[in-house]
Amino acid sequence: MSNHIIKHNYQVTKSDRNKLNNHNSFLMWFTGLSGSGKSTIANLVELELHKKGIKTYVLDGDNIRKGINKDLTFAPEDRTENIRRIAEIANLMVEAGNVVLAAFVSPYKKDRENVKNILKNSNFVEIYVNTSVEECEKRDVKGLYKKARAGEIKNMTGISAPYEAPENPDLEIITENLTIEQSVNEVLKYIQPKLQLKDE
Ligand SMILES: Nc1ncnc2c1ncn2[C@@H]1O[C@H](COP(=O)(O)OS(=O)(=O)O)[C@@H](OP(=O)(O)O)[C@H]1O
Ligand SMILES: Nc1ncnc2c1ncn2[C@@H]1O[C@H](COP(=O)(O)OP(=O)(O)O)[C@@H](O)[C@H]1O
Repeated sequence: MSNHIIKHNYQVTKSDRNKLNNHNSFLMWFTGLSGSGKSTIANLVELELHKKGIKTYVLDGDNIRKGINKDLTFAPEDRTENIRRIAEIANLMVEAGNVVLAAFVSPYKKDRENVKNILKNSNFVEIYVNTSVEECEKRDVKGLYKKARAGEIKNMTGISAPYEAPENPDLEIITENLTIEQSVNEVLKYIQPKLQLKDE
């Protein structure tokens, strides 16, 4: 069937939308364990960008796993499908001119590679929020680690399911060495040049 779908070329392109907004659009992908700091950092980075008039949107478990992906579990194949759908949504939002911040555990390397391919490389920044499982368990923001230790949650990343750390992330934030403000500033500093439109 899909062989018969012919792509229509619309006249307003991503580049036109970016010119109108006066900034580039791309995806920041935050990966790390539950409690590592993905949502905290994404939220504050978005706030700073928003204050500067940049069009932003955060994708996270609240708007994805409770909505479009509410049919998916934490089994490996469902996590893969979770990440694939999020990447497709993020790609549309980037095409529409937004700076998208996605905060998902995304524990499998091949799934994150797939995101990169869907976004066509240059529109993708991989940010590894590196916090040890010991520290995440100490924070236990949502009480999930306690439940996992008690056997009430199966497939808990870092406890009973794997986390494949990125080997070559664009940016690595080691939160145990930083304050929240420092973590946010590292991200803002890294993405600043990517926001600028290139002169023609
Ligand atoms: N088994 C298991 N493993 C990991 N995380 C779990 C699990 N069960 C529920 N949660 C909660 O769901 C959030 C992770 O969802 P994600 O969509 O980011 O996961 S994944 O990317 O598909 O692996 C994650 O959110 P964050 O804490 O914000 O990372 C958890 O709150
Ligand atoms: N440098 C840091 N960067 C981000 N979060 C930090 C940092 N130091 C401590 N934290 C704390 O860690 C917790 C991270 O929780 P959260 O952002 O919900 O993680 P995640 O979205 O990865 O599950 C928060 O309570 C936050 O205050």
